[in-house]
Amino acid sequence: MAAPRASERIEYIVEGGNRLSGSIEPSGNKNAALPIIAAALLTEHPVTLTNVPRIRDVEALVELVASVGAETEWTGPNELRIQARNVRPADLDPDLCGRIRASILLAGPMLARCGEVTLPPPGGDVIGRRRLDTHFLALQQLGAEISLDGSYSFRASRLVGADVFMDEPSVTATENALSAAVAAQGTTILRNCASEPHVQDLAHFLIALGADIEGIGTNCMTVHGGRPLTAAQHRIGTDFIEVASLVGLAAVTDSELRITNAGVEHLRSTLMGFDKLGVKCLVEGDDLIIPKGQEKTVVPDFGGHVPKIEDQPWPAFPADAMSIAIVTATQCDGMVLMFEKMYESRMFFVDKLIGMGARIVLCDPHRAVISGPTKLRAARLESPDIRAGMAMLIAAMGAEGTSVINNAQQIERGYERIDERLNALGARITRIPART
Ligand SMILES: CC(=O)N[C@H]1[C@@H](OP(=O)(O)OP(=O)(O)OC[C@H]2O[C@@H](n3ccc(=O)[nH]c3=O)[C@H](O)[C@@H]2O)O[C@H](CO)[C@@H](O)[C@@H]1O
Ligand SMILES: C=C(OP(=O)(O)O)C(=O)O
Repeated sequence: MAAPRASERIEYIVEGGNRLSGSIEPSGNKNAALPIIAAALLTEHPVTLTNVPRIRDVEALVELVASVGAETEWTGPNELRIQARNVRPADLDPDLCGRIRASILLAGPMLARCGEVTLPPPGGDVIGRRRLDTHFLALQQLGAEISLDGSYSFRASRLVGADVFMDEPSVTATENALSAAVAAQGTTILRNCASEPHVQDLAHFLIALGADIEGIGTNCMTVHGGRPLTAAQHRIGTDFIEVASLVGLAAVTDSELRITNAGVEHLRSTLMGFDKLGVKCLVEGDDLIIPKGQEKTVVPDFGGHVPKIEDQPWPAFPADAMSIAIVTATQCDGMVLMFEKMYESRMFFVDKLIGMGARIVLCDPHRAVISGPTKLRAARLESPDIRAGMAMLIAAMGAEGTSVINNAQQIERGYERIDERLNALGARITRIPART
């Protein structure tokens, strides 16, 4: 099975108003697969990764690790083998690096293996300024010299352990620092670090390679670096943002869905957010069931005050689930404030939902008040980023009539074969090459 080509432009035609039903298994977590593929460069031994999502971002990163000398092979639909016998600090394709945020994740592993790397600026979702300062500050403390000249050049004759206080709990900066610390001589303490399930997943992969890491899942990790690294097999964890997207989809289309192997241990804060919207899920083993026919009444704060859903670093409500919560709230009875604290531009897509009939007041770039429920009308939409695109797809499936979503390749950066998988549940999505 081939994943979509990164440059292909795609359009979805969505016939809305259909109730879905059945079971669906979420894919592996994009944001875990990416740092783990980059970290496979740390060892010269073979690494086998299973449950790897076949999405555009993964394809782009696999091309990048191959371009620095790693052998890569898809040995199954979602199984990837990487062996980085020899790694060279080759020139990296600026176009590929510019397509994904995760190209910056090559910094730590490449410094460890080659002592140098020059990275063209990373891309990723355009959802506000995406600073890299935390990466630079952490890697500098581990011994790297960094110069900026259009690209970012990292050099280190030797990586040495240090007591690092991250200037914010940045996810990818924590991942870069963790990979570098595993190769550094001596002990590194990463304080104020991120602890998202994907950061934990990377740490478990590094342990499978032979690393010694304490404090996984907390905001302070200790790494005893410089241990020999071997071969490893690792299964990528469940994509909890895809699970959140499916919960939102079931709520908006009033469908009963069973999400199998949902990774419920990581869903607590996400489900608390949906609970505030009156969307209840049942847990059965590791499956999550979203029943149909729910009242979906927003739960006010004590005293009848307008409740708030806000994102924060893990373990709080995840930033990448915010757009999904917003579209869900348009179908819930009551008023809720959505507070997106991290990104300056992620909320601008709500004008598309307003155009479809939703009652939303965008107070400023970070806060939107939603009053529901409102009937959504079909529309011509354009996906600005992965999650807004998914939110639009959900809105289109809940609306009467036929919607068109342009720029749907953005959605495919993060969701594997989403048209096929949702059509199997009763959705009507036609995927075609972009016509304009
Ligand atoms: C490839 C990958 O893994 N991408 C994820 C990663 O991006 P990435 O690692 O780029 O995101 P960061 O964690 O660095 O930060 C995201 C944004 O939040 C801001 N910030 C961060 C921490 C904080 O306490 N306060 C604060 O305001 C940062 O300044 C930045 O603007 O984590 C983000 C936050 O979960 C997710 O949206 C991205 O999907
Ligand atoms: C913001 C996201 O991804 P990236 O950091 O790769 O742009 C996302 O997954 O929602």
